[in-house]
This record gives sequence, C-alpha cells and structure tokens, in this order.
Amino acid sequence: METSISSRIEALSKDIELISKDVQNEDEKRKLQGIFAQATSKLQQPVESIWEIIMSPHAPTALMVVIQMGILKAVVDAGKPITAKELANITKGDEMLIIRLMRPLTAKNIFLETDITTYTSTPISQTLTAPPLLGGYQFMFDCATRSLANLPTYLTSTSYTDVVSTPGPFQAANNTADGMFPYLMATPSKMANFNAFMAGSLETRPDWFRTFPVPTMLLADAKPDASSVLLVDVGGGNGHDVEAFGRAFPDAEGRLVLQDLTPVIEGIQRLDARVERQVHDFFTPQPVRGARAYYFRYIFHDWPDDVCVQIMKHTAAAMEKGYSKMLIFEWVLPEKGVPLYPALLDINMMAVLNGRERTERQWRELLGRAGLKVVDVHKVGEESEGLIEAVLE
Ligand SMILES: Nc1ncnc2c1ncn2[C@@H]1O[C@H](CSCC[C@H]([NH3+])C(=O)O)[C@@H](O)[C@H]1O
Repeated sequence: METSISSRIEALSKDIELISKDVQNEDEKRKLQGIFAQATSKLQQPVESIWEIIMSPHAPTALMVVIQMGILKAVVDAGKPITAKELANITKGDEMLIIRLMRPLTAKNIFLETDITTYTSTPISQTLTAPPLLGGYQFMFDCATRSLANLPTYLTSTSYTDVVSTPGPFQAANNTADGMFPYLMATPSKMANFNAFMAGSLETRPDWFRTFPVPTMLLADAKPDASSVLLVDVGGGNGHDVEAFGRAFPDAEGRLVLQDLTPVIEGIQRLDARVERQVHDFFTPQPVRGARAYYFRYIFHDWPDDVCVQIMKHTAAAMEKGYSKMLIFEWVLPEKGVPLYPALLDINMMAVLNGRERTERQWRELLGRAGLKVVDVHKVGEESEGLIEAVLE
C-alpha cells in the first residue's frame, strides 16, 4: 500500500531529527546542511529562489543599523519583552524607524515579536552579542559589503579581468590607495573587531593540531633543545592559535613565537607566558631562522599571487633545508564542486583584499615560485580547510 505524503514527511522529519543529533563533526554537518539546502531549492519555484536572492541584502542591512543604534544590546539586556517606544527612549532613535527595521529581523527569527511592536531576544540575537560575532558582523559589513556592492561597477572598469593585483575593488570602493589592513589599523576599534572575529572563528572549528598529525609531522624530529624554535605563527593575530597549540603540547621542547604588526602585538590583552611576541612585517626578512615550522593560518588568501611569493621567499630564506617546514592552514579547493562557503569566501577575498582561495594545483605552483615544494596536503574532506606541508626544494 502506498504511504501518504504526510506520513512520509513525518517519518522524514523524525529521521532528520535523529541524524542531526548524531552528526559528529563539521564535515558531516556541512554535508547534511548541503542536502537540506538542495532539498529546499528543489521545492522552491525558480522565481521564489530568485526573489530570495534579490531581497538578500536587506535584512543584514537592517541588522547592521540595529546593532549600530544599540537596539540589539538593549533587547538582549532587557531579558524580557521590550517595546519599540522603550527602545526609542534608550537609543534616542525614531520609534517608527525602529518598528520598520525590526520587521525583517523578527520575520527571520533574530528577534521574537511577542506583541504588537514589542520584542524579545532569540538564541540568534543572544549569540550575536558575543564579541567575536558582533565584531565579525561589523567588520564584514564595513569592509566587505561596500566593496561587494561596487564589484560589478569595478569589474566593468577593468573589462572583466580577474582580480590579481592591487589596486582592486576595495581601493576603488573606498577611494583609497591603502589595503584593508592599514585601513583597519588606522581605527583601533575596527582592528579590535577584526581580531576578535579571527580569534572567534577558531571556536567553532576543530583545532588543526588535533586534526592533523602534529606528533609525526613536527614533534618527532624537532630539535630537542629548549633554545630552538618549534613553531612561528606568522601573522598570528592575537596569538589565540599558537597559545592553544602550546597548551595542547605542554611537554614539547622548543620555543613558540607569535609574529604580527605593531598595532596587533601591542593590542594583545592576555597571552600565555610560553608564547614569545615579536613585531614582524612579513614583507621583510624573517628574523627567526631555522625554526621547525613556519605556520600561516589564513594569510595567503589575503594577498594576490605575486605578493604571496614575496612573503614565501622571505620565509624560505630563513628555513633550514631538510628540517624546516612551512605549514599553511587554508582552503584547498577541489577542481570541481567547490562547497558554498569557500566559494563565497573566494568572492569575499576578491572584493576586499585582491586575494583568492586556491586549488591544490594553484598552491603547488605558488610555492614552487618561491623555491618550496609540497610534501603533503592534509585534508579531512572538502567541507573544511586543509593543511599544506611544504619544504625547501
Ligand atoms: N605585513 C604584515 N606582516 C605581518 N602580519 C601582517 C601583515 N599584514 C597583515 N598582517 C596580519 O595578518 C593577519 C591576517 S588574519 C589571520 C590571523 C591569524 N593567523 C588567524 O588565523 O587567526 C592579521 O593578524 C594581520 O594583522
């Protein structure tokens, strides 16, 4: 006997609930989300999908204003329903403006409308108040959205050549010769938003040093004396990553060094004593020579190829042949079927930094130009970043 659609939907919904609970890791989670997204797009009429895309910038824009006005904080802090009138009093904004801004956000379940023009927070708005997410949201809106909106105009002006050098879309959109990092560093609160964002992006990810075989790859043959350097985190931001690495391997011999530009190193509030801080511009010669590992997380996707080669050459010049390794933690795109997130990140890098996400072939070529060769590409699937291990040719 044929089962009715409604009983099949019910069975599917139970199954989805069970599978969702059993999902073990990021890779499985993203695969499942991909299947859900595909199912949704199959059910949607093409015209509905198109309208969803057309209307996609509007809610994030309303949310940015709501953050900027202090409404997000006021609603979450209230801990109970709060009216638009009360919000207008707290934020000194116009009541009617607040009502209009809150409509798409309640429709998206970012806030709950408990009564007419009365709101309370949801897990989404509550989670968004965490500094890494709030900082990240404001950073993306400020740095990426303007460049993205201007990208079609910019690419018309270049007759649709790929973005491979500076100046690029960010410079055109912001009418500046500077790159994103000097732009951020000129305003400490913007740089703080960015650093919080980068540190926070680790929290939802499995640690690279637990995912990939650090004991065999690095520790086993590292020089056993305490004065040699085990790992340099180049452009390591606040030091969150190298600090976590140190905590994971408390007995590993060797120094841990964090390098970044002056405003970042000087802005660090707290860091394990084991991690040495060093101001270093990676466009100048690498001062730490002969380390076991020079680790770069999310650095090269910020830069066009020619610029990456400069950074890589400075590192290669400091590496000890047969001992030092360059480790790159980034996306390694498949040649076909790039998942949505890294595909979007690539467009982001194009718009904001004249950078790009790269395939394994592109990584090998790039490293080869700096006199380095890839000895291994560690991956756990297409849905998460990989670790490229390279040595001197
Ligand atoms: N010229 C430069 N020299 C050294 N660090 C730089 C330079 N330009 C940008 N950076 C840093 O590069 C980093 C890129 S963001 C990545 C931060 C960190 N590795 C992480 O994965 O969380 C930022 O911390 C910047 O301050």
